[in-house]
Order: sequence, then structure tokens, then C-alpha cells
Amino acid sequence: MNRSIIVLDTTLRDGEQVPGAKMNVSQKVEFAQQLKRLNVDIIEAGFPASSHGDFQAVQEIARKVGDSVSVTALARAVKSDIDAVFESIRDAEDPFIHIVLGTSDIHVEKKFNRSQDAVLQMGVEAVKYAKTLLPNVQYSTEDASRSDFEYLWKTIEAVVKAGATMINVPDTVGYAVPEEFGDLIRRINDRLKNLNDNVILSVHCHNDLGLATANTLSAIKNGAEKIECTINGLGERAGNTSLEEVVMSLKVRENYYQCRTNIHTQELLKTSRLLTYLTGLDVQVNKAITGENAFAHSSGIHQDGLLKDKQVYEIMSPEEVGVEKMELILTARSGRHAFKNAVEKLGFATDDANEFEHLFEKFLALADAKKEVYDHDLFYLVTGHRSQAQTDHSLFELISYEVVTNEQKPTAAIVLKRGNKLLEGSAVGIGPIDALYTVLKTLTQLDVTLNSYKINSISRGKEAIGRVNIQMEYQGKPYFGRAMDTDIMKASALAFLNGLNAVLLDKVKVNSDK
Ligand SMILES: CC(=O)SCCNC(=O)CCNC(=O)[C@H](O)C(C)(C)COP(=O)(O)OP(=O)(O)OC[C@H]1O[C@@H](n2cnc3c(N)ncnc32)[C@H](O)[C@@H]1OP(=O)(O)O
Ligand SMILES: CC(C)C(=O)C(=O)O
Repeated sequence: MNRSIIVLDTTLRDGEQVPGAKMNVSQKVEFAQQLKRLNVDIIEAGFPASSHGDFQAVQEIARKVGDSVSVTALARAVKSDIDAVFESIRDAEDPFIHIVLGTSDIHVEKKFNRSQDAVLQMGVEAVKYAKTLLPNVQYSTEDASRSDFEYLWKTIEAVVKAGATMINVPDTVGYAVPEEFGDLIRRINDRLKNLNDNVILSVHCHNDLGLATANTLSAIKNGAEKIECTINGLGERAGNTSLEEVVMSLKVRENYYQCRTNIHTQELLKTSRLLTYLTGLDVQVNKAITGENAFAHSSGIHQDGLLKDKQVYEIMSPEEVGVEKMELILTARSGRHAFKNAVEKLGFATDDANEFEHLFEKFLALADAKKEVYDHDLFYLVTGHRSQAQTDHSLFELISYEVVTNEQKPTAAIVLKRGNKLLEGSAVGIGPIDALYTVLKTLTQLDVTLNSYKINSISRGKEAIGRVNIQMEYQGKPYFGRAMDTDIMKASALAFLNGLNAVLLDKVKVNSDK
């Protein structure tokens, strides 16, 4: 019988360590809800000791999503970190504490400047303490792939005796290669079975050499029972093992691996797109499984082969990962039934009648502007509407804008609202975007520096939706803003305003912490 592999998704913890991938609490909950639909076994929801916001996000996920999926969060081998994890996840049905501590000489000597025994003892004490709070504790031997094997094993043996119920072996810096990593897992597995057969052996790989998926599969082949991965392979530096790649490898090559997962693979594409929307981080077009070209066949010989039989050039069907076979194209002549059907097919609930009417109005406006509305557009329409609905009204809102552009004097005029107060202004810039941003800086009185501005088209056709991502700096700290609209000037203004609102929120937080 096929072995079942436990899938832990760490997009909300390791994935969120990526600059620019920051999500707010409601966005994290929304993503966690999609992870639940994807049917991951465990959600690693964050690092609660790192900030009040992260604590709150982990707690909300544990409370709102943790009824049928296990929830964990990360702690250093530090009592206050472990307390923060416990307090934030305790309301979930099946929570466990995840502790990380390095085992390589580099970590022991350079990071901690302690003896191996002293670091090992720190780990043991941390596990013993965590066990007083919850029955299940995962221990990660950070930088395991660069660790001396006998010290690594001594640590595993000690923390298992102290009560760890899961041992996670990370290739923290993506240094391992598949044969070697598989061999490491086999050696640990052989000893672990003799020590305590109930302890779950897990792996966590990084992609610095582009080998995270290969290393994870090699670990599975050699006895790993649980894998840690992220959607779109998002994660620190070059990222983590991509969930969709490992899951589909196990599915497509089931005879070879004789393993399966509980993942609902039809949800893969939707999950990937939601993450792109929430973080603004695009998936490369040729990315396996979820890239735009993953199922596109362009050359004549391939198209001919496919027409004769799909199997000639397809090892899995696009529908298996959630690529729609045929989408119904909506127009301004489509009615509520067709709109509702299309929105629900994308996985969104439509039971709030008020919200549905708002969405339908927005759809009609979009269909007037864009003529043909595709699934892609609808996806952004719904998610865009929902994040706007959560806007805090103490922040700046864009009421109206006007941009006049010519070679001599591009000019922008803007009206903003904050609370009950209207703010109006205009400015000339070296270009229309510069003019817009100059007014916004003056009206908000936030002297930020714009470091990068990127614009992409995110759907088809000449009236496609434009998405703008910006990175700005305020008092030495980076802030990100993004927005989308069929009008790229509006998207540009909103993206900048979102960044300014993030600065404002930070200022409010700092003042209330004082
Ligand atoms: C491999 C991974 O992905 S691990 C997870 C990475 N995630 C994060 O770092 C989450 C975000 N981090 C943070 O918010 C902060 O770094 C915090 C809250 C964790 C700690 O902040 P600070 O207390 O200001 O410490 P700072 O980050 O500057 O330094 C880390 C300290 O933790 C210690 N430390 C690092 N790893 C561990 C560990 N696993 N167990 C115990 N102590 C550790 C370091 O030695 C250092 O201590 P020192 O000040 O005595 O030298
Ligand atoms: C916390 C651990 C699993 C980690 O992220 C790493 O070692 O890369």
C-alpha cells in the first residue's frame, strides 16, 4: 500500500520571510483558508515572537482555520518564543510547537559561541519546557546538512528522549545534493526507528542550488514521512521546496515513489494565484505546474502530437492542477446568474447579498471598460474588492484624481480623504507618475523615497488589468505597496497610497507602543 506523506505548508512563515511578501492579518487568514481547501495537513502560520502583528495573525489562523487542519508556529530555543507559540496556537484543534536550533559547527561556534554540549542542552531544555504546554513538539536541527553526523544524531537522540514527537531535518542553506541528502535521511531513519518508531521524520529544503524539490523527493524515497514546503516555492533567499512540484511528482510518478498526499490538486493553481495576488510576487512563466506556460504548447510538432493524443506531450492533465478546460467569457450583457456561477467556480462564496450586488456593479463597470471578462479578471475583482472593504478608515483614501500629460508639463490633481477630512492638491512632475507621487507625498506629509516601481499586465487583451508594485523607504525602513486597475494611473496612485498607508500604520503603532 502507498505510504501517506504529511504535507506542512510554511508559506506563511518561511515564505513570508521574503522581502515584499508581507501580508496583513486578514490576508494571512484568507490564504490559510485556501490552504485548508487545498487540504494541507499542517499550516505553519508564522513566528509569533517576532511581532505583535505576527502573533495576532497566528492566533486568528488558529481560531478561524485550525478546526480541521493542524496549526503550528516557530520558536527559537527560548522560553519566551515558546510561550508566544503556545499562546497563539492553543485554540486550534491539533496544535504543536515547533522549535529550531542549529547543529552545525558553524551555528554552534559562530552563531552561539558555545560548546556542542551547551547548545544540545539548550535544545533539550526547550523541548522539555514545550512538552509542559502541549503534547506534540517538533524539533528542527537547523543546518543539519552541514552538521557532523554523530553530533546531529546525538542531538536527535537527546531531544527525542526529552519528548520531541517530530524531527525535522532542514537543508537550511540549500547545500545538499539529492543522493547525499537521501543518504542522510536513510541513516537518521534507520537509527530513529530503533530509538522510537512513533517519532515522525520530516524534511525542510531550500532551493539555493535549485535542488529543493529533488532533495525532498530523495528524502521521501529514503524514509521521510513529512515534508515542509511552500506555494510557488516562496521562501528565504532562493526559496523553499515548491509544494505543487513535490505533490505532482508523487502523483504523476506514483508507481515509482509508492507514496501519496492528501492534497486536493485541483486547488493548486488557485492557491498559487491567490498568493501572487496577496504578495504581488509573480510566478515565472515557465515554472513547473503553476507557470503560465506550464501547459501551453506552441510549436507545430507538439500541437500536432497533442491533437492526435494528449499523452504525446502531456504527463498530467491541466485540469488535475486546476487549469480550467473551458472558461465562460463574461461581458456587460451577462447577468447575475452567469456572474455568480463564474465567481463560485473560482471558489469564492457569494452568500452575502449586499457584497454580491457590489461585486456585480464592479463587474459591470469592468465589463464596460474591458469588453470581455475572463476568470483571471474576476479573481482580481473579487480579491481586490475584499481587501478594499477591509480598509481602515483612519487611513488615506483616494477620492478622485486627474492626470494631464504632455511633453512640457505633466500635471496631477488629487483629492484624498482621511476620516471626515478632504485633502486636495496638484503638482507638476517630470512625468505623470512623478506628478501623482509628488501630490500624494505633499498631501500625506510623508517624505518617502520611491526605490522601485514595476507595472505588469495581469490578464489578457488590450484593456487588461495593470498591476503596480512599488517599494519605498521611510526613515531607513522599506515599505511596499501594490494595486491594480484597468486604469494604470489609478493603479499607480493606489499602489503609492497603499505604501504611504503602511508607513502611517507603522507610525500609529510606534506611538501607541510608547
Ligand atoms: C532558518 C530560519 O528560517 S529560522 C527563522 C527565521 N525567522 C525569523 O528570524 C523571524 C523574524 N525574527 C525576528 O523577529 C527577530 O529576529 C527575533 C524576535 C526572533 C529576535 O530578535 P532579537 O531579540 O532582536 O535578536 P536578533 O534577531 O538581533 O538576534 C537573534 C538572537 O537570537 C539567538 N538565536 C538565533 N537562533 C536561535 C535559536 N534557534 N535558539 C535560541 N537562540 C537563537 C541569536 O544567537 C541572537 O542572540 P544574541 O543576541 O544573544 O546574539
Ligand atoms: C526553521 C527551519 C526548519 C528552517 O526554516 C530552516 O532551517 O531553513
